[in-house]
Amino acid sequence: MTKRYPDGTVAVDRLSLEIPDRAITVLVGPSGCGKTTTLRMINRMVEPTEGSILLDGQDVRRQPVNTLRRSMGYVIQNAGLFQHRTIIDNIATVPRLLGWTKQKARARAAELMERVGLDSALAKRYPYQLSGGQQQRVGVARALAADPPVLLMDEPFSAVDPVVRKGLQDELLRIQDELGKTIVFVTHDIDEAIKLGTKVAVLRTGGRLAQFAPPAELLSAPADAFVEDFLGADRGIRRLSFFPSADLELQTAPIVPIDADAAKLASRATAPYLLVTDLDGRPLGWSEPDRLTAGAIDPEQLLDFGRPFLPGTDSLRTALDGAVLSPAGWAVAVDGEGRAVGVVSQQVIGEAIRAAHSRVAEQAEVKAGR
Ligand SMILES: Nc1ncnc2c1ncn2[C@@H]1O[C@H](COP(=O)(O)OP(=O)(O)OP(=O)(O)O)[C@@H](O)[C@H]1O
Repeated sequence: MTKRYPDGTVAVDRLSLEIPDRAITVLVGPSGCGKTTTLRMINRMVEPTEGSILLDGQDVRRQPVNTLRRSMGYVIQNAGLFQHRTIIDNIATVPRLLGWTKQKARARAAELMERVGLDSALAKRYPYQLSGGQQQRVGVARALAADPPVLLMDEPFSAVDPVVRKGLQDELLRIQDELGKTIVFVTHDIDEAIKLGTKVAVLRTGGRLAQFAPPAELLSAPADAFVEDFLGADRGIRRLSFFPSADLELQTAPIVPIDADAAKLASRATAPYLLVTDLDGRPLGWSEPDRLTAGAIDPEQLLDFGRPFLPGTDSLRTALDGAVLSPAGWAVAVDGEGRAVGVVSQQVIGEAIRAAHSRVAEQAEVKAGR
């Protein structure tokens, strides 16, 4: 579709997208590239100049606009709450419009407050009595109240600080896991797009589509210099977030408990570094073997063990981060209880990265039919 505003501005130019069902599609791009216009054409707050939007094969213009909008939750920056209504009544707005009784609408609103992580004690407050992050949660709850299949979100988390923002993003992913809505999410923040999107549409100024792909593919194969530039400088490192750490070959020989005897220490003396653990197996720090004396290991003398990773849960990026942070250059793998299960060198992580890259390249070739 195309949108030309009456003053001649072409906000969206021949954009064609197939938005996947029950997934998060992110529209991202620089300011003024037509993200909001695109989103608003979906619920007909803006009418396209040319083209059409099909929802489950049906042109959205065939439906009365009110019916259409009630089937689509809409969340905006600063939440856009009704200031003179309590939190519970804000959330109950659409169910009430749909003719639910006050009691039923409020019961639904209370259930949603819990779902989005809002304390029920906030129900009787007014929006100005809530923090920015809490207000955004109310905005999400209100959009979900009538259980619409589609959720449109326009920079919903842009007005809050980075810590609150991360919490809201995690919450959205959790809710999406449970509810499986078809979400279209607008942001100008590429990191947010990569974290949340099942697919990401990168738009360029003038409302043209630069690339539409899953985040891992954007990072590994940006379509052109504009997309590459928009993705930022540390694209290679960020890409590692999509590679699992499960296949890393871990070594256990360099791990010794703090009460290791002389024979044990001597048997491990060829390792460049040893990881000393407490008696429960939790890492304490690294040391070169010849600096350790049996029966007299001082935890204060050990080198920092960086940030450990959980194989199978964490990505290669986390594992590499652990190795880079540790002065020994080795990353520590732990289990769910924080006990060391193995160690791995930067070199081995490097080899795993190369192997992962060639797997992706092979898959891309298969996909391209070569
Ligand atoms: N009502 C309007 N009349 C004329 N031009 C408009 C109108 N609304 C938006 N535009 C223009 O259309 C272009 C796209 O705007 P839009 O708000 O869709 O971009 P955006 O990508 O959401 O931007 P931002 O990230 O800054 O919110 C811009 O050049 C904007 O100035």
